[in-house]
Amino acid sequence: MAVYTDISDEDLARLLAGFGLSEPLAFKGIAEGIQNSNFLLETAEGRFILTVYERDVRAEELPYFLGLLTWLADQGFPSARPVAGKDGGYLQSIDGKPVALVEFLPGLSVRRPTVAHCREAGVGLAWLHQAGLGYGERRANDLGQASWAGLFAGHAADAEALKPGLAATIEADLAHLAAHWPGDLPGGVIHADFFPDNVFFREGRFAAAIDFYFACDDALAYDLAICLNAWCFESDGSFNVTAAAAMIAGYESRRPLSPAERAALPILAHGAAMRFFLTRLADWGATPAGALVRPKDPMEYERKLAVHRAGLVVVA
Ligand SMILES: Nc1ncnc2c1ncn2[C@@H]1O[C@H](COP(=O)(O)OP(=O)(O)O)[C@@H](O)[C@H]1O
Ligand SMILES: N[C@@H](CCOP(=O)(O)O)C(=O)O
Repeated sequence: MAVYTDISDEDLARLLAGFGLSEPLAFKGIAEGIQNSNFLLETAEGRFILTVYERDVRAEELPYFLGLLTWLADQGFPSARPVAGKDGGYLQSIDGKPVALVEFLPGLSVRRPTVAHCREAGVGLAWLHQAGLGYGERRANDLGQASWAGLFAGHAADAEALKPGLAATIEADLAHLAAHWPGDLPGGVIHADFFPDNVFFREGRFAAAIDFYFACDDALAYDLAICLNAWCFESDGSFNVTAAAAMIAGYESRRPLSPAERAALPILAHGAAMRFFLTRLADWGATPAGALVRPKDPMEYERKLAVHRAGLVVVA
């Protein structure tokens, strides 16, 4: 569950006044998510998601994310438009933590994506990449390839604890990725966490994307590679080539890949698996037993890394 902050009636009234909204008709915590506290709010003006930023999101970066959500909504992309407060800004605060309000988006995420969902997710991702063109703000990818060796440095022992010998395997992966990482692919705003839990569907069609708090500038094809890992592996650990082909076809229905982007997908997907393995490994070691939120399993991504090492991710 992800409700770390209690909001009293008085605090809620103060926040809503700051956002220029009338009294709450409904207000309840949302159990999903791991990073921030999210609440569903209904007032006479409509339905909203109220987010209290708890961790991992740096307050000075919030204007980038909220500006991006506004920009994307202005381009017609289905992301949640932030509500401006009476002071013209997007942020209020509670207990010293920043608070934002965004529009509620209808739709449902899927736990077990089908090939058809993969195609639709590809369509949505390419739409996002096109809509992001022209956004004036920049944010470097602080979890990009250049950061991985440093990220791993403090966690070699955690890797060994998961599986003896794993630290050396990861070191070899890191060297391979550094030697082969493509440096000159078309770039732009990427979502960087376009996982099934962050994508909504309605009647089987892509409907919206949420959770833009890893968004940054990087190679657009790297974002697609993140999705190939997140959407196209089966629960038995095998890579579903049909789902991947559908995802790429959906993507290309809006934004064709260049030959260089297509050729780079296997190494980009290997790197994308490394990125999520590393952050999961760091969280795994840092989460005390019995914590409110269960950390995500790094071994799921080690199994994906193994598939990439063996060269089994083929994209025709
Ligand atoms: N704009 C939105 N419209 C509808 N539901 C939302 C919206 N934003 C978040 N949610 C709901 O809140 C949950 C957690 O949001 P998310 O941004 O993924 O949190 P976290 O960053 O903590 O992982 C989502 O799974 C979804 O159910
Ligand atoms: N998608 C990441 C974790 C980030 O979680 P989210 O709830 O903020 O989407 C992973 O799977 O490691």
